[in-house]
Amino acid sequence: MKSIAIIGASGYTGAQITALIHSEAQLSIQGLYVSEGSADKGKPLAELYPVYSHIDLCLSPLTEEAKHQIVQDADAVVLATEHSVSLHLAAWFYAQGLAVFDLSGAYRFADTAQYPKWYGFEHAHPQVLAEAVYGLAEWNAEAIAKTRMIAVPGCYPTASLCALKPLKHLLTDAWPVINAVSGVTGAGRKAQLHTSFCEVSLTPYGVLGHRHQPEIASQLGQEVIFTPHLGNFKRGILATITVQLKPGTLSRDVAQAYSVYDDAPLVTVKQNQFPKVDDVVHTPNCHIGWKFDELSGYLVVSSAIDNLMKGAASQALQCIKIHFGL
Ligand SMILES: NC(=O)C1=CN([C@@H]2O[C@H](COP(=O)(O)OP(=O)(O)OC[C@H]3O[C@@H](n4cnc5c(N)ncnc54)[C@H](OP(=O)(O)O)[C@@H]3O)[C@@H](O)[C@H]2O)C=CC1
Ligand SMILES: CC(=O)N[C@@H](CCC(=O)OP(=O)(O)O)C(=O)O
Repeated sequence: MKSIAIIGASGYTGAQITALIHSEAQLSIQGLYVSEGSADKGKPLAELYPVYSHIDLCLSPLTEEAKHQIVQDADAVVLATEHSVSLHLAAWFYAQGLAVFDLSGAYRFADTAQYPKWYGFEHAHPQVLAEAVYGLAEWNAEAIAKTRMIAVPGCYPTASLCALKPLKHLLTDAWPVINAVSGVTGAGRKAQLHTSFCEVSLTPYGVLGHRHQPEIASQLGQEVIFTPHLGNFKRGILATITVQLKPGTLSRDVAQAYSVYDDAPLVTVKQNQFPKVDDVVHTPNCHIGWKFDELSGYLVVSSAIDNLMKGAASQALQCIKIHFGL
């Protein structure tokens, strides 16, 4: 039995991973935490999320005393907190010997020079960063098993990389073009004008400047064009990618490339059949569909996930299970 503390448990990804861990026989929840000054401290999680009324746990403030208690009791922490909060909490818990599963972007780039540009801070913990492994579960299982510092990927990068990584040997210098639409939960639970009901309407954002572009590029080893869109639905991401493959590539080469997922129970790949967000929402699955034009060499591939599940919480659970050999 492994004991896990969940920090940021009142947020969308934190509540989701709480529900997932709660239903795992080999995992227990050490505690649920919010910030010291949180308006939700002391409240039962079920008061915020009645759908989780079967989970009889309250949200505790993350005081210094609570942090030391976590170190005493828990094997691991899940950080479902914003990047600048995770940055320091991850380093502290890692130094105390716990395994850290960080849902934020604070440990996803190996190169410290990327952080001021994309996250607005200097990386204060380069030695911990040097230990961090990118938790793309189907691709990095060996490293996830070996290290205690796991940077769980972003939601758009998960959808995009699951579709693109199998094709790496078929890519040319041409940049894959990724257009992706996310549900509004991707922006978190806190109130913001652009995610309020009357403001949300399908639109691109972060054009030629979203932090997930360098995250995808660094993990793929190839530049990409990435354009995220906010959609008027709650959960889910659909990334549709257009890319020209090496001259002479045949459909059977693409099929062969995607056969890498034949033994991956959570990733389903179909030729000439495209995924729908509704089929993956509330599941840990990734559905990929592709069509290839042998004449022009252009491939169109779509990848659908639930941003709160495979894009965050269920992928973190995959990492926890891989790490602890469950
Ligand atoms: N939403 C998504 O689809 C995805 C999100 N992520 C990443 O996961 C992380 C969490 O995202 P999300 O769940 O959407 O965010 P939310 O805004 O919904 O939740 C943030 C949580 O952090 C808590 N919190 C804030 N400050 C502190 C602190 N100092 N100490 C402890 N807890 C704190 C908040 O509670 P309170 O403020 O009351 O203390 C809340 O519980 C982010 O880094 C995000 O970028 C990654 C992939 C997908
Ligand atoms: C719709 C929406 O706003 N989505 C978020 C991405 C959420 C995510 O993947 O989180 P990380 O910040 O952990 O990478 C965004 O574009 O910033």
